[in-house]
Amino acid sequence: METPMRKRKGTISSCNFGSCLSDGGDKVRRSKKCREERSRTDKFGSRKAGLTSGIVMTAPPSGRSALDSPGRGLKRKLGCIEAATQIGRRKKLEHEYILGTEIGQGRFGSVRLCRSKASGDHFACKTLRKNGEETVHREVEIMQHLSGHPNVVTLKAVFDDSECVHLVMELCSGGRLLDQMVKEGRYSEHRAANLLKDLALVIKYCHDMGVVHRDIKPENILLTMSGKMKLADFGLAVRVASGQRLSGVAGSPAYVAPEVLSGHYSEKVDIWGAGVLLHALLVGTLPFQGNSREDVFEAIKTVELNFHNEVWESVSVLARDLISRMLTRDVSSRMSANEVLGHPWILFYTESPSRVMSINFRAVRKSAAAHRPKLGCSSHRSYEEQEESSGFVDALAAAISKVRISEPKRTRICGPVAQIPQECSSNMKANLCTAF
Ligand SMILES: Nc1ncnc2c1ncn2[C@@H]1O[C@H](COP(=O)(O)OP(=O)(O)OP(=O)(O)O)[C@@H](O)[C@H]1O
Repeated sequence: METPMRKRKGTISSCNFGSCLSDGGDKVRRSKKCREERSRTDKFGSRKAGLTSGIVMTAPPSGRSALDSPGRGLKRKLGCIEAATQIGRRKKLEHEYILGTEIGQGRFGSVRLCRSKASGDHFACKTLRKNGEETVHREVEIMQHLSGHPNVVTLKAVFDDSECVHLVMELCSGGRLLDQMVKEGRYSEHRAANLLKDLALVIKYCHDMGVVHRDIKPENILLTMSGKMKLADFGLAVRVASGQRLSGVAGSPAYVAPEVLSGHYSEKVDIWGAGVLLHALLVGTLPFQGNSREDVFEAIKTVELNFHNEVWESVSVLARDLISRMLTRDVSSRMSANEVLGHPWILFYTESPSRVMSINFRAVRKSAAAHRPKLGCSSHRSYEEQEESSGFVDALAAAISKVRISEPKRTRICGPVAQIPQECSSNMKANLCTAF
């Protein structure tokens, strides 16, 4: 099942840091009414003012969930939702919650702190204007469908009034991953691997549940007070049947997979987005950059990543190998979420040594050799690096036995990125700003 593509236009803004790791703002989903609302908000100093940009294209849902048929009212749709989410049909939001300050501003609504009158617990309330399109309904339905996974922002209640839909969600008071990346700079491999593992787990869960997120990026990854990651913003997510292909351009420019730009795509677009994020975590820059949206798209379609320049020196060969397999344009050889979870780099940093020892390293080595052209295709060192890559896996196996005795050796073996000195992070910001 495929869907037509609709287009709308916006304006390209100059880059500031927040928008560099972020999308540059391109996503599209809601109606003219919402755009007017947004421009009103931006005029009055929205946090995101100046971040929206460019020609925006939208992809309506391809999945035909029972809830997607046009002409059905939201209340009826919400009535289809089972499980624990409370649907406020008669009660008003204000009857049950006290709304507080604004904690986030999205392009399609605002997010405010709120407190339950009954329990005193705090939540986040996202208010979306109704606009006659299916997108609001879809976001509610998909969030409810996915709620319950530890790495998905839980939807607690939905209130529906004449103008808006209010989503009461668990509060992620640790803020956005994007802001943490800006503040803290490049991540150590240990930290990046643990984050990526959680992300891959939640992407796998989405895909197993028949949902493609389509907007994986650090702005949409929120953190709890204790630092646990939660995938948020399912405004571009769609439900798909097994094997179904999607069409229509949707996403955020810097994170968009090449096949999205050329037509038909699948759930693998989420792996590409996660690969872009991993690149940014480990190197501090986006892999595909440009001075305009078109330049970025061109880079996404054509640029060969060079894993041998100096920014990669402190990054292990295994981490580079994983990124290259997530950012391969050949969709059939791009890893699935499950394969990402089984990659030796993830296992090494996130699993117990005994689990890692059970991996068949010979098989992994064979598979690495089969992918020889992948890593460093633009460098004369590529062959040597590949040898190093496969050899590294064996060395890893041998080293892990020592890890059992002495945990710190683990970090030395993989050559994690050292803590970035403060002065470097400002350079990193400058680099990031060349993207969008
Ligand atoms: N559950 C939450 N807890 C804390 N803050 C949140 C929560 N949900 C959203 N926010 C804040 O509100 C912002 C906007 O939320 P969200 O991305 O869901 O809205 P949106 O309208 O879809 O935005 P976008 O323009 O990025 O598409 C987030 O970036 C985050 O800062």
